[in-house]
Amino acid sequence: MLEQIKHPNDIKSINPKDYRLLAKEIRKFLLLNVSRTGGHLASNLGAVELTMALHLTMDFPKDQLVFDVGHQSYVHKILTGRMEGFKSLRQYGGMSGFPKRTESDCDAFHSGHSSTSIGVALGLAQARDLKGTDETIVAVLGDGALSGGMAYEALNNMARLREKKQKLIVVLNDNKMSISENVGGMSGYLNRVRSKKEYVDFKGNIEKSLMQIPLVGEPIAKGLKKSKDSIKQLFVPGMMFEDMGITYIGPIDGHNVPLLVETFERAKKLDEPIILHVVTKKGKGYKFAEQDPSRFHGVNPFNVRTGKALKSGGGLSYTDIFSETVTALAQEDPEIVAVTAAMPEGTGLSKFRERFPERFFDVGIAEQHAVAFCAGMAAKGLKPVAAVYSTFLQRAYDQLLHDVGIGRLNMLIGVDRSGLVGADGETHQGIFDVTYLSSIPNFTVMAPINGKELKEMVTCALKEFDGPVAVKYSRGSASNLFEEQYTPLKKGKGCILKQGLDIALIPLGNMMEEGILVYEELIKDGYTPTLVNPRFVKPLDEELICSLMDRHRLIVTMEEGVLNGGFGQQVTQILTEHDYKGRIRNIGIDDRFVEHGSVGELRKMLGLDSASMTHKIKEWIGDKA
Ligand SMILES: Cc1ncc(C[n+]2csc(CCOP(=O)(O)OP(=O)(O)O)c2C)c(N)n1
Ligand SMILES: CC(=O)[C@@H](O)[C@H](O)COP(=O)(O)O
Ligand SMILES: [Mg+2]
Repeated sequence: MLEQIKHPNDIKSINPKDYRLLAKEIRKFLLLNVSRTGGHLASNLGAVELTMALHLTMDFPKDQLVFDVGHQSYVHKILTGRMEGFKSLRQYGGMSGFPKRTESDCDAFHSGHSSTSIGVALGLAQARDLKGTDETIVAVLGDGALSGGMAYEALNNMARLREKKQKLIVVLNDNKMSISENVGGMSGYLNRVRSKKEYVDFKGNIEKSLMQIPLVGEPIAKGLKKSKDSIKQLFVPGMMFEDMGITYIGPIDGHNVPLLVETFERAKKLDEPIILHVVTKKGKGYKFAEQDPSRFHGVNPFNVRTGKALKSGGGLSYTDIFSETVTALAQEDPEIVAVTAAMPEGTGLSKFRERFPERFFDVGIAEQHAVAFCAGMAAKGLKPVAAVYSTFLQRAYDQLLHDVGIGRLNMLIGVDRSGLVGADGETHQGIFDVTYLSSIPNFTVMAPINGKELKEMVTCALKEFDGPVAVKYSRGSASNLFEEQYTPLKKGKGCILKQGLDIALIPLGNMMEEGILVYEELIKDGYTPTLVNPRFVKPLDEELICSLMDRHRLIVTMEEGVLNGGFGQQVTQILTEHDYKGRIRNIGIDDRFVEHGSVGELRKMLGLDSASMTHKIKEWIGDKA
């Protein structure tokens, strides 16, 4: 069956009686491939029939399908002729794990960050209507993505389409899960809609009546609009959307292809904004994923038969150290509270939740709110700790500045996944955080080179708060480099790890892993470089930086972040202002986004690996040692 699908729209040649078989084959394909390469599994297993039905009722590439986050777009990729790409899924030079316009004309928009799909789809629809074309535009967002503020901004704006009879379909794929259990009032509302006994009976009728009315729900929708009485409010779901001016249809079974097709076909005929609520099971069709959809949300290569990862994780990760340190400190300090934006497992704060559930808050996929929420708690004397991935913290730049920075409020931000994350690609690399954090007055920004330093930085922040603190740390195992020669932390002070001459190397944070290799290479070649651990991005250790000027002809900074507004440029500014006569070179990421691949491959591609940096440094220093 699946072998018949080589091009977009080929699914339309499949006999409807074979849809179940096709769904089964797609699940088998997903398991076979994602168990080999790693990637996002549970969400894709849950979206098989939904995506099939969308493909049976849309015409690619003319019609446009916008995925929210996009981690659940694998089935769309399979049905648009990209099966081959799964051999290199998320690998350097291979297929992305997210939709990308540059990868296929069937990918209407790129994505990776949550809650953007309705806004983008609304833009596409508006452009369509201004240009006078007639393609169908559909956004698919999960119930988790519906906890993100951008979704409401877009829904609020989408409501105006009705007056001009403009079409837009939003499919709400409700599987009760974000990465973890979904949270918040909207999630509770959807649960009530799905499970209300009276409604469940009523639902049967409403689906039957929907099937009989020539145009889906139109008379019902019109009828419902007029009647706002409480009984309708009680029984008919989606009144929240209806009251906003958006026609709500559902909830319907998201695994019933014929019903989905029937509903999509009818929804396409409505000249108005529609939200179609489908109910699916995350991980459907693979028992380990059905039992633990959170663990199978994002997976490393695993054994399909046992569900076990092929490789056990390395030692303690920076994430582990951060969350364990915060949790231990919270034992002694009742003012410490922890906040996550729908990433309790990814940030490790699930450990804090187990110990202090009353001081733990998962606010949903709502980073802006997470920071403002922390600001409020800090203003009342609590010590909020928010752990947010670097890339997702970009969402909360103004809250960091406006709500936290101006008030110089005491909060600690664990900037997790700082630097290159690798396989998730452009939308997830944490390479902008030095730039955006350094620009905010009153902030202290630190970058540990090893697990012990991270622990000390977190402890200092929480014990000696003097305004907001951000500590950035990378994805994966914590380094133990130079832990044996740890010197106590002093605010704004870096330290010299190896005293030398001529060449000063200043690797920031996790770049010490490469920096030490460069140091060793240069020693082998007869140089005696100095190796500096800056520890602080803000405030920079101006005294230490200036102390390098006399005995070093070349000063090289290294950072796994963009150069624009980065660490290197800030060091350069200090040296320039003090009339340093030697050469300054900043190694980092030029003005670009970084695609998917392993961190090692990406560092090589970017010239951040030790061999490339050593080669450059030898050129820059010119003559032999
Ligand atoms: C702004 C932002 N914050 C956090 C994430 C991490 N993230 C990826 S998928 C996901 C859960 C999405 O849940 P849902 O939309 O319900 O999709 P499902 O996986 O259930 O299909 C989260 C929190 C993200 N991609 N973007
Ligand atoms: C799709 C998404 O945004 C998350 O699933 C992200 O991929 C998690 O990243 P980690 O694997 O680093 O936790
Ligand atoms: Mg979900």
